[in-house]
Amino acid sequence: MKSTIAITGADGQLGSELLRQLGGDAVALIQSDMELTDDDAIRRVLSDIRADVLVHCAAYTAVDKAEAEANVCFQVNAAAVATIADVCRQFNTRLVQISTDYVFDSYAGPCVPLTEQTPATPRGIYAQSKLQGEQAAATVSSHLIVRTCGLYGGGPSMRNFVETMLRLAETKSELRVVNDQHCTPSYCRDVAAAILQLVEREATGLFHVTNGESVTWRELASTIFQLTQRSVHVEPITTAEYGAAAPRPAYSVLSLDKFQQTTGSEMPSWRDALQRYLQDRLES
Ligand SMILES: NC(=O)C1=CN([C@@H]2O[C@H](COP(=O)(O)OP(=O)(O)OC[C@H]3O[C@@H](n4cnc5c(N)ncnc54)[C@H](OP(=O)(O)O)[C@@H]3O)[C@@H](O)[C@H]2O)C=CC1
Ligand SMILES: Cc1cn([C@H]2C[C@H](O)[C@@H](COP(=O)(O)OP(=O)(O)O[C@H]3O[C@@H](C)C(=O)[C@@H](O)[C@H]3O)O2)c(=O)[nH]c1=O
Repeated sequence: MKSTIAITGADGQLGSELLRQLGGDAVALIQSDMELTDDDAIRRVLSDIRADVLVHCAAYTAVDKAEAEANVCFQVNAAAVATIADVCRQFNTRLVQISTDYVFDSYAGPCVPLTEQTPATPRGIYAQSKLQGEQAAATVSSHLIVRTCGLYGGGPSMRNFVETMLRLAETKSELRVVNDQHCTPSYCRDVAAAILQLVEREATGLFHVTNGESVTWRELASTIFQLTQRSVHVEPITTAEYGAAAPRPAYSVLSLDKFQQTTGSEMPSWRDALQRYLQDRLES
């Protein structure tokens, strides 16, 4: 019998890309179908579907706003996952929980890619809520938790760093971008394909999945403008100078060793992914 895959956040960046790759062959859930602050709705909707696999992409993702909206952020990213996990245990549903590099928000060790064994050290509200979400998901015996980073290029969403840079470049010839945060922003197309590979292999546990290598946001911005032949000066600044409401990790580069050993696949580098995305968006 064919298995049923359900996807929450199906109109978000990652959810819509997963749906696209599954060829529409999944149950798509959006906020109006299942509001994550409504426990009864979660239980009702998931009990009706009784999916074999639930890929939980929906989340409160406004990192700065979360500092002023801690209650709703914890409700959506942590409490709702506990309810979802409860239903998954009841119906034997495999839970795929999507998480973030921001769980390493105050990591102070050597700058070598962080493995699934590196202790999580969340600082901001979003980061803390996502770690609690991981812990809730891990109560399902057949759970898969995938931490990723800096997503762009899924569905029609313009809410990501790459699109923000391209939008700002329409009106500004100089931008100030932080140069002291090292991570690996990732193309939804590659991350979604990697998640589906893990699901197909029935992998369980915690996995890091991003594009390869690492970059600072300032280097990423400069590369976007170089590849799209825009002449924008990108001034390197510090995180303190930028002064965002939420803290951000100085180093959250994720090790891909476990993913590679499990699947035998190598993730494309961030530069290769960015080049493909910029080409794909021209053609779409
Ligand atoms: N974006 C990124 O850079 C990264 C994201 N992640 C994680 O990956 C996952 C997917 O992220 P991404 O696709 O970028 O997220 P998006 O912000 O693109 O989409 C979030 C989705 O969650 C839904 N949602 C938000 N609040 C609620 C709610 N109260 N009830 C029901 N649905 C809700 C949104 O619905 P609506 O459209 O109606 O608001 C939307 O469909 C998340 O778990 C995120 O934490 C991890 C690392 C990086
Ligand atoms: C727009 C802009 C941002 N920045 C900085 C702010 C921040 O430190 C960094 C990235 O900015 P963003 O706000 O786009 O990124 P942010 O929302 O923090 O992105 C994150 O989303 C969540 C959901 C995740 O889980 C993470 O993996 C992650 O990458 O760039 C500048 O320095 N200059 C600018 O003009």
